[in-house]
Amino acid sequence: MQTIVPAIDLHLFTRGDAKQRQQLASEVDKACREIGFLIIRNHGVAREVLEKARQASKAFFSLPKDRKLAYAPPDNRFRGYYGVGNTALAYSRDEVSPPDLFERFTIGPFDFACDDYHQQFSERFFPDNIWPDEPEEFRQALQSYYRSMEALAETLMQVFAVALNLPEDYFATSIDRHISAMSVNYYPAQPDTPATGQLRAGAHTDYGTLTIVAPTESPGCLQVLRQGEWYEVQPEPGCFVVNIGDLMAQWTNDQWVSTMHRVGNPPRELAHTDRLALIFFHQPNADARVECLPSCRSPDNPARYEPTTSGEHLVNKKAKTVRRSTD
Ligand SMILES: O=C(O)CCC(=O)C(=O)O
Ligand SMILES: [Fe+2]
Repeated sequence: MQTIVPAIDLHLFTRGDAKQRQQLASEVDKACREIGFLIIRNHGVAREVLEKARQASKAFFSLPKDRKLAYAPPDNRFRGYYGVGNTALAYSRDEVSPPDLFERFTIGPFDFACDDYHQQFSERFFPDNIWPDEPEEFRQALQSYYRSMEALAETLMQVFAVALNLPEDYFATSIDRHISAMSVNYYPAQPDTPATGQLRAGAHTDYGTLTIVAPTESPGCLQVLRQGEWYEVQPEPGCFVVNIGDLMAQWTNDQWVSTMHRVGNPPRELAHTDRLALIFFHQPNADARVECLPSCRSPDNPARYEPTTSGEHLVNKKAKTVRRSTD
């Protein structure tokens, strides 16, 4: 499998002059039209923040199963621990498939204002996080990482606005009270051969605006679908993989693509290797209206999607991916 995901240098936007910023935005526009995936270099996220989140996550997933299950959500809130067997990402496409071979720990917004907006949406989009007592540093490490991802997503949304010939702050008021989730996916070693059609993560598209992934390098990695072929995305050390989700495709009237992806199994001779990915699913404010951008439609190319809100869209998609709440 060859790789086909272009890499971009975010410094050109954050530190560059007007010409460099425009050049970067054009590269992003091209990548989002063609493949919907990017590798981000010079992203400005401190290496230490990433490493601490990784280490704390590894320590959590190496706990015995019954201790991890103590942090499974008591309801359908999409927070806390989900064991192998709970999720099949392909369900979101109404596919029937065996469960995915990963465990997941998910967090959402925290320390937000106690205002009308957050109260109105508290049950659906701002439920309490579930924090393990062990390892001790887990909560702090994941919260710091979440904050870094929020900042990076904000910068990327500015790049997106420029790439779409919009004012740089075009999306600002749609994402300032966002409902993004962050998951750590742990893909264990596979001593037993997976069932037919069973993958580390089944083929799916992501739901939101953009997803920022920090995967460990390993066999059994992320793959993207282009023109009927699967291509591997091997991460560059210290860089992030970013992909466009369905909401960005809707906003741009499918000019930008929300590309199908999956995580493959390692070859049997490397089945003893595991994989860990930190994944930030950026999702605009619950009440943010998502409607075809004026620059993406014309009389010949009318809007393909009904306007929606970020919250409605998320609820509709998410309901499909989980089978049961405990293992
Ligand atoms: O583990 C990865 O690299 C990506 C997983 C993924 O696509 C997802 O959880 O949506
Ligand atoms: Fe995904």
